[in-house]
Amino acid sequence: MSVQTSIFRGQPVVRFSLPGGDSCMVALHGAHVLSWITADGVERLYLSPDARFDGQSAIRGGVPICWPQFNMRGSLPKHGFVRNVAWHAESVEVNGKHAIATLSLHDDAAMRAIWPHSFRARLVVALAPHSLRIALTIDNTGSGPWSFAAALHSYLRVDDVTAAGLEGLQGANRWDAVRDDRHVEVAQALRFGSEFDSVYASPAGPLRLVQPSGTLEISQSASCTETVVWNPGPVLSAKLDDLPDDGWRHMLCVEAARIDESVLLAPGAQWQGWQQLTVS
Ligand SMILES: O=P(O)(O)OC[C@H]1O[C@@H](O)[C@H](O)[C@@H](O)[C@@H]1O
Repeated sequence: MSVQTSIFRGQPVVRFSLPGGDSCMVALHGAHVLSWITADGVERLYLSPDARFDGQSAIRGGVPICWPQFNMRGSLPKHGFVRNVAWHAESVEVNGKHAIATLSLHDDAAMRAIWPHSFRARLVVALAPHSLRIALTIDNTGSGPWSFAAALHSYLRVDDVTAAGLEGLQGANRWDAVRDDRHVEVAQALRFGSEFDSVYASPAGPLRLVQPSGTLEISQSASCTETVVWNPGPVLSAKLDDLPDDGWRHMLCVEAARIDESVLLAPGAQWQGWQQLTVS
C-alpha cells in the first residue's frame, strides 16, 4: 500500500497523528523529522524559518540524520550524505495510542560514486502520547565489511535557551570543540548564551532539558556512545544564512551519536541507534 504524502514548503512529507492530538511530520528528503507537536499544541522541535527546502540541501532544524560520517571527520560531505537525498516512505501505521512511520534508503550509483558500499538504512519514527522515538537501523547488504559514524541531530525547540538548563551530563567526559579542550563536565546543568559545541561520552541515564515551561527527558540507545550538544550562539547564528539571527535563542541540539569509535559492520550485519524524547 502506498503512503499518502502531502507538500510542505515544496517538498513531500508524511504527516500522522494520534486521536489525542499529538502529531508529527517527516520530509522524505533526508527522512527528516520536521515537526512534533504534543496534544497540548506545543511544537517540540525547532525548524528554521529560513531553512532551505530545495530537495538537495540539508534542512536546518528538525532531526537531520548524519550518516555515514559525523561532521568533517572524513572525506565525505559534512555529516555524510543521507540528509541530502530523498528517502522512500514505506509505511505509516496508526493503532490505538501509537503511530509509526517507516522510511528507507538503499545505496544507488550516485551514492556509491562517493562511498562504494551497499547498505539499507531504515528510519522508524514512533509517536506516542507525550513522546517521540526515532530509530535508525543500518544493514550491510554488501559483500565486505565497512564502518560508519552516525548522529540523530535533533533541534529541540526552547522558549529561550538562556533560561534553559541541560541536566544529566555532570561527570561525563567532554570534548569542547569550541576550545579544543578535554575535561570532565563539572556543571550540574549546562547553560547557554554563546557558541556551545561539545561531544560527551554518553551517561547511562537520561538527560533533562529543563525550562520554566516544563521538562523534556532525552534518552538514547547504548549503541550511541556519544551525546553532542550544540548551540551556535549569536555570533555563529548571524553567519548561518539558513538561520535567523536570533535562531540560536530558540533551539538546542542534543544529538544521539556514534562518533569516537566507528561501527564496523560485517556483511549481513545490522546496527541500530535511537533517541527518545518524552515530555514529563
Ligand atoms: O551546519 P551543519 O552542517 O548542519 O552542522 C551543524 C553543527 O552540527 C553539530 O553536530 C556539530 O557539532 C557542529 O560542529 C556543527 O556546526
